[in-house]
Amino acid sequence: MADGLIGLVGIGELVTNNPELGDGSDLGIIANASILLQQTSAGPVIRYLGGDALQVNQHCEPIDLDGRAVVPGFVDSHTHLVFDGDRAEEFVARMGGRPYDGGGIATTVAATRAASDDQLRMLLRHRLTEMHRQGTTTVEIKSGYGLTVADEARSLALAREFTEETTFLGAHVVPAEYEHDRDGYVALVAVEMLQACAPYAKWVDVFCEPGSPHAFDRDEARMILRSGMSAGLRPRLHAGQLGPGPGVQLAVELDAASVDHCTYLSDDDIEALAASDTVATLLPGVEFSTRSPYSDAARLLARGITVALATDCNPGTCYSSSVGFCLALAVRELGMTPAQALWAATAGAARSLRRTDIGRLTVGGPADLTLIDGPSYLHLAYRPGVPIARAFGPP
Ligand SMILES: N=CN[C@@H](CCC(=O)O)C(=O)O
Ligand SMILES: [Zn+2]
Repeated sequence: MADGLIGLVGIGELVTNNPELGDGSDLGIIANASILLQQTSAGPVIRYLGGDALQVNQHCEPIDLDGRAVVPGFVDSHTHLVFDGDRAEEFVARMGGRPYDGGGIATTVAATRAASDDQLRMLLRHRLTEMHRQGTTTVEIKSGYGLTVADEARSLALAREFTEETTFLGAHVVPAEYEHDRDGYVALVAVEMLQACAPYAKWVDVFCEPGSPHAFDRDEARMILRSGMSAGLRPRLHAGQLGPGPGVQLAVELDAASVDHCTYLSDDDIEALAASDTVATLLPGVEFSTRSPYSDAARLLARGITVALATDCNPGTCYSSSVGFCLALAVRELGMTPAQALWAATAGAARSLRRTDIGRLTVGGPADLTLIDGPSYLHLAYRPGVPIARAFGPP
């Protein structure tokens, strides 16, 4: 028996997201599967996956999953986890009919600025553990609740302690102290703040909603994204959350990896996305928690556009860390099949981060697994609100 080998047998249904395997569908499902993992200094790696339990049994005393399903770890490609404070009252007001306009972000900015590094680190760790317990193995984290040079840089430095997928979102909203000097704030974000944040960030993002007094218009967004790209960051964008606007076209123009929300899309937006490599990331938890109309995933999928699903976990528009909940919403409300929803929350979300090493299971690749306490991935949508998904291994 070799050291560091772990076997899983009795997997009722193994989703690989490799169409060359198993049933030949996009999910590449292998029935009655086994997996052999090896611990390495870079984390556990898959040495075997397939239908031959002997390939595992001969190397170790395996764990029998007794017919449970295994899927690739969920990739939560859109979160705002660096924050302190609570906005439950705002949620109650929205359930009572008050529309979301981004104004509540200021409340979180005040609480986050007042928090110590240790407090923010503790909150981050707690939220990431909560996600791991619900099947998420990769998390993107944005700044955006600091909105000063120092507070944005520390938000990203803290996020970087937990993930390489960090996003500079100094252009989340114009903070109160710049209310009468938008141009001054845009210039601050594009130069000094960017310089301080770039060492800790992989991505640059802007909340582009020309209809909102708090967010940024096309020209402001383009300028900030271009500055970020010159500093070596890669672009992604919040757009189409509150109404139709230029954000999707801008994302495509800049070859952004992803444009997120996409609740409101014009026909031209759809055509632009269809001709691009930009992923449309849908965030149905936001629409649930803001009582907004749901995005139309079926319309995007019909044009061959790559769709990702993520939580957008944040204290304002969706304080849910559950990808499983988003999957259930996507099936119930967005017109996705359970297979499309799972693919979008794994392989699709990986593509929105321009990653090919996660979101699928392959020999030689990371053992990035989520166990389902049920016989099929279908149970993710079929059993909404039930915590049946759990990431394999320690957080
Ligand atoms: N829209 C902008 N940012 C977040 C909401 C942040 C907040 O309201 O605190 C979002 O993605 O929905
Ligand atoms: Zn967001």
